[in-house]
Amino acid sequence: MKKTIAVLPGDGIGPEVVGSALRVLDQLAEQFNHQFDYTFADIGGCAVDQHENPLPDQTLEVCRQSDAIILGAVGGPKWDQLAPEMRPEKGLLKLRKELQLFANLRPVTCYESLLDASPLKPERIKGVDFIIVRELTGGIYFGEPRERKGEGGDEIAIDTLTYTRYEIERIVRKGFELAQVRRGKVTSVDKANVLESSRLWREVVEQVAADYPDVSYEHMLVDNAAMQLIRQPAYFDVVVTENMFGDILSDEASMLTGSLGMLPSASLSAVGPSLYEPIHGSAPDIAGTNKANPLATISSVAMLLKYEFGLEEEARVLEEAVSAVLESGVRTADLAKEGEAQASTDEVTDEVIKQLNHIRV
Ligand SMILES: NC(=O)c1ccc[n+]([C@@H]2O[C@H](COP(=O)([O-])OP(=O)(O)OC[C@H]3O[C@@H](n4cnc5c(N)ncnc54)[C@H](O)[C@@H]3O)[C@@H](O)[C@H]2O)c1
Ligand SMILES: CC(C)[C@H](C(=O)O)[C@@H](O)C(=O)O
Ligand SMILES: [Mg+2]
Repeated sequence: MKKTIAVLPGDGIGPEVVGSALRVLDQLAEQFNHQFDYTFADIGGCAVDQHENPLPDQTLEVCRQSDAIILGAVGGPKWDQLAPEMRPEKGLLKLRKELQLFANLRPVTCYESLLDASPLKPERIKGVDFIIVRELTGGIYFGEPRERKGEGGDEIAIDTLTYTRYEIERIVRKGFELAQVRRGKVTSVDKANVLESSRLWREVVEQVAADYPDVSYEHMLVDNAAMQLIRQPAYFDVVVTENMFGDILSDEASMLTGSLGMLPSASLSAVGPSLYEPIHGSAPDIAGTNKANPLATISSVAMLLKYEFGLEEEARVLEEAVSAVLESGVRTADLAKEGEAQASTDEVTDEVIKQLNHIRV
């Protein structure tokens, strides 16, 4: 198979973890006789530095012309004081909107070998396997008006949370479709006791659910959901929710697996190529130290192979290799137990490649 991939490493640890993911992808391409051609492009802070624009037109064009997109992370203290339009994060949000990446899938898988890495008791996280389906192009991230006005004690800052029926319906359908091929249970998370947008969300869930009689569903308020994710995480199958709730709950859920550095994601487009990225950020505190956990990005590549290119076997082999590395005890600092050896980003990547080689034999 011959495919083109837009590669947007971004800032901080972004280039480190994307570098790892590409080394792994190259190995897979060689083993399975595929050709993946990469085109690199700038986004985020590095794009501000190079082009005075967090999402240059040429980056958008490269993405549109590619079969899939891999992204690292954007942002960092260097750019935190810039005007809102120039912030690195604005580049990512604009990319999501422009490419209509409306469905962000964030699977939460707890590896047996990492039961001791989570701050939760092993018996609580055993068997945890759910997916957060996060709406990614609407809600308070994009609503208008968004402004600051007035002065002194009267100064006011406004953000707006809007959702159309259409936006809700397409993400909720995605959740029900996924539940059909999983364990058949949807938990829709909202704040319908307070927010008008959540009351519309509930109405749409009720309507959509009627089309999926084989799927059971429930509504859960977001504050309760935040608690239940810790109390009984194995209870969940598909969690479907709006943009900001999904952002917050997925960082929380990552700790069930042991580290934020473990969670991959796929941002599926309504119209063109989809984007694959870890859920974590640019981790300025460890950037440039070869300490970042590359597994979230490597697992995002597995999602790319499966969802974008239909390469189920390759994705399975890669997932197996990741699992084997964790079983072998090679872990970056975020997962290592106290007093245990800490592997570098490069060493973990080498190990994944070694495991892939084993699987070939
Ligand atoms: N998708 C994205 O590009 C994205 C996502 C989240 C945050 N950000 C941006 O990243 C910057 C830093 O934000 P933050 O510190 O709140 O969140 P972060 O996710 O970058 O880091 C939070 C903590 O987790 C650790 N961490 C994150 N990824 C790791 C990995 N792969 N391996 C080991 N440890 C890891 C970091 O070292 C840090 O201690 C901000 O500018 C923020 O806007 C970008
Ligand atoms: C960087 C930021 C805009 C982004 C978000 O809030 O969506 C990040 O936290 C994420 O989870 O991808
Ligand atoms: Mg986030």
